[in-house]
This record gives sequence, structure tokens and C-alpha cells, in this order.
Amino acid sequence: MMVLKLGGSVITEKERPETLDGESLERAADAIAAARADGLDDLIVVHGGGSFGHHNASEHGVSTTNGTHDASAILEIHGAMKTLNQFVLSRLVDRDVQAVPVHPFSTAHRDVEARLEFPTEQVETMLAEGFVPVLHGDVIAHSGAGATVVSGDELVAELARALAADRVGLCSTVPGVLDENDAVVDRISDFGSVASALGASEATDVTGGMAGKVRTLLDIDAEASIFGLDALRTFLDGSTPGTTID
Ligand SMILES: Nc1ncnc2c1ncn2[C@@H]1O[C@H](COP(=O)(O)OP(=O)(O)OP(=O)(O)O)[C@@H](O)[C@H]1O
Ligand SMILES: C=C(C)CCOP(=O)(O)O
Repeated sequence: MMVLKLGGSVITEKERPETLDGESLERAADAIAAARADGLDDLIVVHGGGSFGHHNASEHGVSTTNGTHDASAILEIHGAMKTLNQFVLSRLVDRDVQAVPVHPFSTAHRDVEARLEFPTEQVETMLAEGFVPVLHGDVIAHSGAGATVVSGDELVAELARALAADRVGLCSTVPGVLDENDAVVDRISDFGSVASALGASEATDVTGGMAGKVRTLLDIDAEASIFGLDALRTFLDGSTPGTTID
């Protein structure tokens, strides 16, 4: 079983609110469709927000830790993510990938300790029936805080744990995690060894950019790869491009 995240920074123009990067999304959808046609089963896709979601969350002061009780703010953030989800689904379905939506707001929540609770039976049933579930970063109810953001990266980690994923891939705008000289780091096994090079995202981002990504992926058992769009097809075919996090 494979969990693939399409970074919001890849499929949108992250600097311009609610703007798709149509060409990159089509390239990603082409790579997924080709891999499925070549026999890739049991694939879950998660996508991030990019210029959908992060701007809206930031305007309302909502992050993974700062919540809101304002339903209109929640609808705006969730609505932006559903719009992007629809774009992703339609590009996949156009290519005969049997992609179906899962909206985390309706299925996940955080408990009072901010732990993510995410029942995965629905996703497992979709996989068993041959669908490709497509989830997205979202807002979710948070006990004691109203609603906070859940990043696509957290969902990837949770799915990888719950479903014992064999492979985890994060396709982003960078060819991997870069060191201080902008060279791709081959392997990361502890946060301390790369902490000084890890920054936030260059664009508006409420979920922690590359540093957040590395921390989240170090927490799971499965090996994870962070790579750029050029390497998506080779990743889907079984290689480990970019940075491996184990
Ligand atoms: N050491 C680093 N190596 C690589 N990228 C880094 C590093 N430090 C900071 N970054 C930034 O992290 C960004 C990737 O994180 P970002 O959260 O934007 O990715 P994403 O998952 O593709 O997007 P989204 O969070 O919208 O889904 C890069 O575009 C870069 O600006
Ligand atoms: C900002 C929202 C709503 C989702 C963020 O998901 P991410 O882009 O995976 O961090």
C-alpha cells in the first residue's frame, strides 16, 4: 500500500490566492494514471493546500494549534480545500483513475491533547473496492479549541501508521530536503542532523513547511521519500528519489 502526497506548492501557485498550477497538476495526474495502468494497486492520494486553504486559514488566524469557533471561517477554509480537491479528482477521473473524495472535516477530529483521531475503515473499504481515495489537508473539530488545521502531512503519517503502508512519498516543489549548500540530503534519520537547514515554506503556510514535514515523517515506521514532480513517475515505479526519511 502506498500513500502519496501531492504538495500544495506543486499543484497550485502558492503565492497567488486560490490559483491552480494546472500544468503541474496535469503532469502529476498523468504520472499517477500511467502507474495505475501499469498495475499500481492500493494507492491513497493526499493533497495539501498551497494557495487554497493556507491563505484563508492565515487570514482567520487559524493554524494546527490556534483554533476558531467561527463557522464562517471554517466554511471558508474547508470550502477552499474542497474546491482544490474537486480539481484533483476531476484531473484523475479524466484519466480513468477511479478517484473518490474523503473530506477530513467530516471524519477526523483532535482530542483535548490535540491528538489526531482519524478512523480509517472508510478509506480501507474504498481501497478494497479498487478506488483511489483522495484526501486533503483541512480544518477539523478540536476538543477545547473549536476547529484547527490538519495538514496533509499529518494525514499521510496517520494513514501510513493505521494501514501499515509499504511506501510513503511526498511530492513537493523541491527535489528533496536541501542542505545549507542547496544540495539534496540523501537520508535523514534524526531531526538534529538537518535542523539548521530546515525552514518554513517560502509562501503563506500555516502548517510548518519543510521542518514540519520532516518531523512528521520521522515519527512513522515506513520509509518516506521527499522528491520533486520530475521524479514522481520513478517513485511510483518503485525507486526512492530525493531524500529518504527513516
Ligand atoms: N531545507 C529545505 N529544503 C527544502 N525545502 C525547504 C527547506 N527549508 C524550507 N523549505 C521550503 O519548504 C517548501 C516545501 O514545503 P511546503 O509546506 O510549501 O510544501 P508542500 O507540501 O509542497 O505544500 P503544502 O504545505 O501547501 O501542501 C519548499 O518550497 C521550500 O520553500
Ligand atoms: C491550510 C489547510 C486548510 C490545509 C493545509 O494542508 P497542507 O498544505 O498539507 O499543510
